[in-house]
Amino acid sequence: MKVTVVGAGNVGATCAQIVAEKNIVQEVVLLDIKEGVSEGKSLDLWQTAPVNYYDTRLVGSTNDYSKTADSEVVVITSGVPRKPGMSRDDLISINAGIVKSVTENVVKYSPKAKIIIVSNPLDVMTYAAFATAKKPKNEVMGMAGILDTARYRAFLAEALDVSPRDIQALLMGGHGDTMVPLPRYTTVSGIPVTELIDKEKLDAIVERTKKGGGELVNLMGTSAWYAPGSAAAQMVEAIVMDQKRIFPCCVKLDGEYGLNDMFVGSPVKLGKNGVEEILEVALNEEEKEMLHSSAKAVKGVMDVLDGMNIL
Ligand SMILES: NC(=O)C1=CN([C@@H]2O[C@H](COP(=O)(O)OP(=O)(O)OC[C@H]3O[C@@H](n4cnc5c(N)ncnc54)[C@H](O)[C@@H]3O)[C@@H](O)[C@H]2O)C=CC1
Ligand SMILES: O=C([O-])CC(=O)C(=O)O
Repeated sequence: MKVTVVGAGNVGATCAQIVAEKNIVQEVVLLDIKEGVSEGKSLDLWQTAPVNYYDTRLVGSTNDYSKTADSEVVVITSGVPRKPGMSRDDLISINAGIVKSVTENVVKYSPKAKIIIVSNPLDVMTYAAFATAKKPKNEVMGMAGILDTARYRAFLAEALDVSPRDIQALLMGGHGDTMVPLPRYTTVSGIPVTELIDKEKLDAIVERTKKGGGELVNLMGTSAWYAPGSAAAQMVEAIVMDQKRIFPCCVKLDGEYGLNDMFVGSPVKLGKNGVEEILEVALNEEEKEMLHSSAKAVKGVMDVLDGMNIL
């Protein structure tokens, strides 16, 4: 079984590394447009196999998609990251064209692949890939919710001084400042988080989560990669191992949550067919309103993309 990661930059190389270390596929192809970079990183990673005890072969490719042929899953991380002072939406003019051309090549060589988009602005790039790929909607999805809930869970674990493993949480909506962490669906080993932390502290953690990407951009001058790479690798694992895991992912909604033709984060079941189910959980009026306002923000950027006439 083969997995391809397009874009051998910070997120792509990290994702390839983690997928390889999980030892769940025979081959990971890392493809980039920059001459030699993917070959170099693949070779370097392959040389960690004897140390880290895995068998996954790593193959680099400078824009030669024939090497990606018949991939089971393709992760698209190609595109520019933001710098301090920018929003994710500011990346649309460069990344839309990149995601479109990459998706065309991916589909040409791996028509059955499940495609996971990582490039930003995430929800709109997932829409761009879906429109380009012309594949069933269960085969095109975006990674954001696992990352955003991981940040939320990490902040909560720190505040409560408990293991991050014991924190379960749900977060919905777009991958931007309007995302909707859901404290009502957050537990610590089954105990509602609201019983363990006061409202003021919880509100502060929710706010920090919403701006979690920006916090890292301000610290590093570019965006994060360890947690994003890990989150994308977890989606790959759920699909190739047919795990039926429940994760928040960006998917096309057709009526769920009262949203139509929209690409936003929602809880889904991930298995060998990609998105096998979209779970519709009960939201109260306030949560519904936050989700709809997040979707409205994403729709505004989808309209900008439509206006670019490149799809
Ligand atoms: N969905 C999410 O939660 C997250 C999304 N991102 C996004 O992921 C993207 C990648 O971020 P980084 O890896 O940090 O950037 P990076 O700059 O380190 O890597 C991007 C790579 O894409 C390559 N590339 C550009 N055009 C290409 C093309 N046409 N074909 C193949 N490769 C191409 C570049 O040569 C570069 O190596 C950005 O758009 C960033 O905003 C980053 C973190 C989290
Ligand atoms: O913040 C960014 O630009 C990258 C990203 O999506 C994240 O780390 O959440």
